[in-house]
Amino acid sequence: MNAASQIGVIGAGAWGTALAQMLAADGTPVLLWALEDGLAGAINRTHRNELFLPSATLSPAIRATAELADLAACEVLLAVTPAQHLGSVLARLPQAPRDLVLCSKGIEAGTGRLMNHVASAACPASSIAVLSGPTFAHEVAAGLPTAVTLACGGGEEQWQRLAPQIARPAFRPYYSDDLTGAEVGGSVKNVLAIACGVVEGLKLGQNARAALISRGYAEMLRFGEALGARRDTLSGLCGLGDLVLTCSSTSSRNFSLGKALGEGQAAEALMRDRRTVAEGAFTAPVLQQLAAAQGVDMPIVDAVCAMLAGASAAHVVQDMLTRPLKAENQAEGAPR
Ligand SMILES: NC(=O)c1ccc[n+]([C@@H]2O[C@H](COP(=O)([O-])OP(=O)(O)OC[C@H]3O[C@@H](n4cnc5c(N)ncnc54)[C@H](O)[C@@H]3O)[C@@H](O)[C@H]2O)c1
Ligand SMILES: O=P(O)(O)OC[C@H](O)CO
Repeated sequence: MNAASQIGVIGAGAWGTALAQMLAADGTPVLLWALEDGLAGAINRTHRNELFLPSATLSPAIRATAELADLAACEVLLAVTPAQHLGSVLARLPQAPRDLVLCSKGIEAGTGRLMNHVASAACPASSIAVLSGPTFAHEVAAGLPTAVTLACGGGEEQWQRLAPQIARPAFRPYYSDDLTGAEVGGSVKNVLAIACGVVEGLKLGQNARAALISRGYAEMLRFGEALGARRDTLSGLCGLGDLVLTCSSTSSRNFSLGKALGEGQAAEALMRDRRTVAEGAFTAPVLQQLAAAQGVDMPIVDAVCAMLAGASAAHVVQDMLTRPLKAENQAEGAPR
């Protein structure tokens, strides 16, 4: 591969580093931009990212840089910053890439924009795609089998360009053209994973967790369809698939945050001085506002917002359990 078609990765957190490793494991050159002082140099010297992905030994085909300007050589860029920083980082790019693949999961606070809207505004000349699915970074970096949704705003033409560059024997993208569905799935599941962690922290049992996944998925469907997402996208890897993964393991930062809330730790203390990102905590309030604006009932999202604002997890759960009974396929109100 020549320098002009090199793949670049924006963000050397756990997920950006794991994606770089997955792509570079076969010797494909990958340029990885790191924000933190000294991190790019340390990755180049040691082939490790002790700050964000200490479990992995990285391929020498990864070259890290601290200069966004170096990414000008890349026709394909994977954007892997936290959702709240995507717009500001893309605005500093030296030039828009031909293909911009969004790998962050979240909704922008303040504007309520999905990441593809943030990216289109910052890089109007780029063709936007969304890569999302059940993907714990340490497993992808270790080469374990993983499947994702690759939703291409540029349709099948963009897929034909991107799929061969991103697919590997143990990393299998599936085509979609539903950017909204791919992004709603990844954003909403992070909030629901906090709720599932609370269930674990309060020791409410496996039945309660399964109920929460199922009722949470109903909330994801209602919200996604209100925004124009397709039901079949939300039932796929980037929706239900990722919801099941993230709601089942303390490998999830969102689930772990919820577990600590359920064990009685204060939200404010848990969010203070975090180095790693639990996106659900930033998405929950803006998701709640968007759902209210759409007239979509999301009681689990409301409960997560209340706990993040300081309400006691035990009290919030008690309130949820005493809500009026209703039909399973009904959004709100009494049984018909
Ligand atoms: N970790 C995973 O397993 C995983 C998997 C799929 C998707 N994601 C998504 O990828 C995105 C990045 O998560 P991560 O796990 O790589 O992060 P991380 O928690 O490992 O690291 C934090 C990241 O935030 C970056 N950051 C901090 N302040 C910043 C700023 N002001 N501007 C730009 N960047 C800043 C750091 O440089 C670092 O890359 C998130 O949206 C997350 O939901 C993560
Ligand atoms: O650790 P989390 O909760 O950010 O989840 C990581 C990935 O999104 C799982 O697909």
